[in-house]
Amino acid sequence: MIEVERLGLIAGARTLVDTLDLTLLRGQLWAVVGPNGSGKTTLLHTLAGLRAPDAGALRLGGRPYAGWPPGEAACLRGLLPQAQVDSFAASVLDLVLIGRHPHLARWAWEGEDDRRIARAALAAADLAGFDDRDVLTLSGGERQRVAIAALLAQDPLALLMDEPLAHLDLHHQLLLLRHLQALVQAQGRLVVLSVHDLNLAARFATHALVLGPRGHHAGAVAEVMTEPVLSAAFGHALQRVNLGGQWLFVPA
Ligand SMILES: Nc1ncnc2c1ncn2[C@@H]1O[C@H](COP(=O)(O)OP(=O)(O)OP(=O)(O)O)[C@@H](O)[C@H]1O
Repeated sequence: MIEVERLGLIAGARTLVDTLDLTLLRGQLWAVVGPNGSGKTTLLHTLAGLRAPDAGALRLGGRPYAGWPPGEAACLRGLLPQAQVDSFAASVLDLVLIGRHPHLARWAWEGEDDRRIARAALAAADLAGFDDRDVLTLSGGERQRVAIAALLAQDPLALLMDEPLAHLDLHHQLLLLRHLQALVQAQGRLVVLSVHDLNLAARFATHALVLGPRGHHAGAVAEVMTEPVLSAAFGHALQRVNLGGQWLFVPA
């Protein structure tokens, strides 16, 4: 679905990522973990085609972004950005319907099908009944769930999500992760999300990319989310313990 070859990412004078090779396939849920400033957002924006790689090659569905009309690319991949800034009043349903635009013919208005898909996305984000609420009146967690619903309504094959768990309470974190897991397992979607909670990452992801000051590690969760790799990436000793079949990471 998304391939990167010898990818390099540079911010200012710092090299964030050097010679990264990745093949992200449908049916996989990738967690991108690493300390603040390690390049998670920069990488997600690059995977989404919003930023050109500083080195190496990137392909979506076998083609570079330049080879995709924007509308077609938007049906293949969607991005949940980290921060939602609202300058104007708008209803929750109208905001989520923006996710349907790549699916509309030119100049067409949203139809009943689009509204049904948008309402289903709101229900998946536990926002049923919020259609007419003004986004400016929402709490931080509710606003984050509206943005998630807009991405679900966009319905791309690859969902790229920058800290989707931010602002969500524990119940809604688990609800979202289970929903994403179902999209991956039942529909063969690809999900790539950045996350700070190592325990939830280890529990729900199939694969992990660990970014750290001494380079990156990518692969199946059990191979990559190890004590030495994570301790080196975060500069803090971590112990991995198994509790009832689940891996938990405990800082020393
Ligand atoms: N234009 C720029 N000039 C210099 N440095 C930049 C620029 N843009 C981003 N950076 C730096 O690049 C680094 C990576 O930023 P990025 O947002 O990708 O990190 P992150 O891993 O998502 O961090 P966080 O966990 O804090 O969200 C940061 O140190 C940031 O300050």
